[in-house]
Amino acid sequence: MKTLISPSILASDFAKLGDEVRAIDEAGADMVHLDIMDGHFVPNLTVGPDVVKALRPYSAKTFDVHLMIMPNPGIVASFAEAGADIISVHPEADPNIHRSLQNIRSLGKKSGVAINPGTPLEALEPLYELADLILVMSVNPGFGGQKFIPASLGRIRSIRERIDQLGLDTIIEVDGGINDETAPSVIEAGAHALVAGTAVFRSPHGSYRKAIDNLRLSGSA
Ligand SMILES: O=C(CO)[C@@H](O)[C@H](O)COP(=O)(O)O
Ligand SMILES: [Fe+2]
Repeated sequence: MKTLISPSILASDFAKLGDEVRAIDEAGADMVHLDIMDGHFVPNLTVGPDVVKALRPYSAKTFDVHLMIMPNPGIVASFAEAGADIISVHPEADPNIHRSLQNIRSLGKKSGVAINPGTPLEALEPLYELADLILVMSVNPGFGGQKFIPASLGRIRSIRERIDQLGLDTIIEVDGGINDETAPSVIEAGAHALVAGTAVFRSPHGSYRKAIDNLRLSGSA
């Protein structure tokens, strides 16, 4: 299976967000990763559904919305209406995550469960059947540009094994500190999709296309 690349626009130039979304689309990104932070669950604040809606015309690619907020049904519906294709929620932020995942699917969107590096994998057990995607955080959420946490590899492997055991085709997406050095082992551990902010928007390769191609191909090297 081809590795999907989801550039996080958290590392892009906020003064020209629309152009940045269009640029990664044209550079071959498979998805656009939008980090939504509320200043409470994580110590940073970003954008809401209106900005997602404003960016929607700039790319027809999958809008991969990572909610780092307590997701009440109204706000989830707002992101769905704004054009999100995948909506991921954190169990640590959501006492009603089981309902939230059902709700996301009932809105016709793909449901994701995002887990922090410190979250026991047991938290996924009641949720596997309701999740189209597991978003494994390989840094603590809140900021781009952090260092990949190596213990994430074992967690990705265990989730991969469990998904296979259950006979599901859940996508494993990994988020945080992904670059040319970390991507190969993450893909080898069983990830299907990589989020990359710094490695795309501040790439040493000099072009978004080269940055995306390098990440995608790094697992087959
Ligand atoms: O969700 C988050 C951070 O909370 C991520 O999506 C980051 O935006 C990834 O940034 P890099 O580690 O790739 O710079
Ligand atoms: Fe993210």
